Amino acid sequence: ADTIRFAMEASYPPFEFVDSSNQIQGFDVDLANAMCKEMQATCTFTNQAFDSLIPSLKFRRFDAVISGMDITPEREKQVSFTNAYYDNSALFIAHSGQFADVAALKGKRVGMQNGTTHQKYLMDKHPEITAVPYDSYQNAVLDLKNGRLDAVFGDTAVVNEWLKQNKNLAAVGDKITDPTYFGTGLGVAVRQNNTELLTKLNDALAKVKADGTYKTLYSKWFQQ
Ligand SMILES: NC(=[NH2+])NCCC[C@H](N)C(=O)O
Repeated sequence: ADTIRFAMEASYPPFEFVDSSNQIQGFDVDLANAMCKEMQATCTFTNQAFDSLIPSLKFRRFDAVISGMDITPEREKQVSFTNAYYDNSALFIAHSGQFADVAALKGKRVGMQNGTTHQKYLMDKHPEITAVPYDSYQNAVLDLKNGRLDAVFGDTAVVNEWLKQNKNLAAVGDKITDPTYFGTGLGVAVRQNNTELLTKLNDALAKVKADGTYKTLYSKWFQQ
């Protein structure tokens, strides 16, 4: 059987994270495994820096990236994406009651992960905010909690997870869905000439959606 090597940056629950027994877990892992089952392939998962995922994919260190990654026009110049597997939006969080809206973040330090769509959006659309890049969202949230950051900017589903765990944090402003920056949903990335794998993944995704597996996984990881 084929082996499909997936890569991700696993500090991003519920999409991907490393559990207490050092295993990579999450919605993306379960979804990839479900697609691999359809394709009768063996899947492997590698955890590495988010901003190195696309370069390493192009360099053939693995075959696909599944990492809560937005399908954006800019990334599509470098890689090909499957059909979207999740509808996405972005959200700022801070200590409850500290900032009324995004305008109040002017001159404040806002953390996000290096190489993400959140970073690009902040730098382009909010030059008045100090964007502080992190290797992982986990470290950004730590710095928010210990006061080294004023806010963190990330994907709504992920940010909601932190809000659940930290009752003194809250959303600032509304969800942001700007397709130029946050694309048309999350997708699996493959190399541009790898149409064979792209087709297989799209077929597998369609099957996993049609047979109810997707729905089961969705409610496993995104229940409110
Ligand atoms: N596994 C991760 N750390 N993912 C970060 C993804 C952030 C954002 N959705 C992007 O595509 O840029």
